[in-house]
Amino acid sequence: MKHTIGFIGGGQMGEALIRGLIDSGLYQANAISVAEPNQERRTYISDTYGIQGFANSEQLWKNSATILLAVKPQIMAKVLAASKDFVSPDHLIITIAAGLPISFYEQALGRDDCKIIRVMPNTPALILEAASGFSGNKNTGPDDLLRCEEILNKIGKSVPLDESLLDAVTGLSGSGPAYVFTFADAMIDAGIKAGLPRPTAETLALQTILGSVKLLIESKKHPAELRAMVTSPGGTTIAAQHILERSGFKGIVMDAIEAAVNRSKELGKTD
Ligand SMILES: NC(=O)C1=CN([C@@H]2O[C@H](COP(=O)(O)OP(=O)(O)OC[C@H]3O[C@@H](n4cnc5c(N)ncnc54)[C@H](O)[C@@H]3O)[C@@H](O)[C@H]2O)C=CC1
Ligand SMILES: O=C(O)[C@@H]1CCC=N1
Repeated sequence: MKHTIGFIGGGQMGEALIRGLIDSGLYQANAISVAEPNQERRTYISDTYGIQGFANSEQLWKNSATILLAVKPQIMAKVLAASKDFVSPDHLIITIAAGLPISFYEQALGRDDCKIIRVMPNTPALILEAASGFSGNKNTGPDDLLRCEEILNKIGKSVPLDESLLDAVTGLSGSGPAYVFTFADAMIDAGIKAGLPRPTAETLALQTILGSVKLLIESKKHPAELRAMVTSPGGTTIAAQHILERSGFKGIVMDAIEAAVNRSKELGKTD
């Protein structure tokens, strides 16, 4: 029971985390199970990862020390109602649903003695490069937080935070991969427009993004300082930079992330 984990929901994120846990070696496949009502999806997940699949969560609560809730926020109340009779204070409940505050789970379960950790990961978990923020309720002790951190650090990097900051994490890094993919898409299209064959544009755009991010991380320099190193007086970069500034590129990105943060807050309203 000690090193068993049950996933309620085997969708995109459930799969990303299951793959991450197996690839990192933190959990054996036979210690992982998934509750997934969609039969086609359940068969795919259990066959692909060699884990046990169930149509509902009852068996998971009985067999798993840690339960990972990976369903959409909109159906969480239904999932918790169906789990109520099986939940115990011994379970460590980790939830990745956007927006829902820990108090939502305590109210839905009708008890406040459960150990609940709210996490906001992102899809690069699929390749063990997730960025996650997490926060535990008053019942979680150092061992519980450590267990959660260990899981999150096997699938990427994680930061413990006050729960009030998790909507900000959701807007920044939870949804963040989508912004980066949009930017990559735009760079590739721009390369094609300038006459490059698609595979060449893809290779150059993606390696540029990867190299730039690595340079940021390894040099520990501020983005503006690294940008200055690219920008020759009277050169090409400043011509492009002028357009980005005039179009309000940074403001657009900040507005977009603010909209995601606000949407996360809205999802958490339980009226
Ligand atoms: N997609 C993303 O990038 C991220 C998503 N999240 C959060 O992760 C959660 C899951 O999101 P996705 O995986 O993208 O959604 P998804 O729709 O791909 O997966 C949800 C899965 O739950 C299953 N499901 C429905 N009812 C169920 C029930 N009663 N019991 C068990 N499983 C049930 C569905 O069949 C589906 O396979 C959401 O709460 C979302 O806010 C968090 C971080 C990033
Ligand atoms: O779009 C969403 O609501 C989820 C939460 C963070 C990323 N995807």
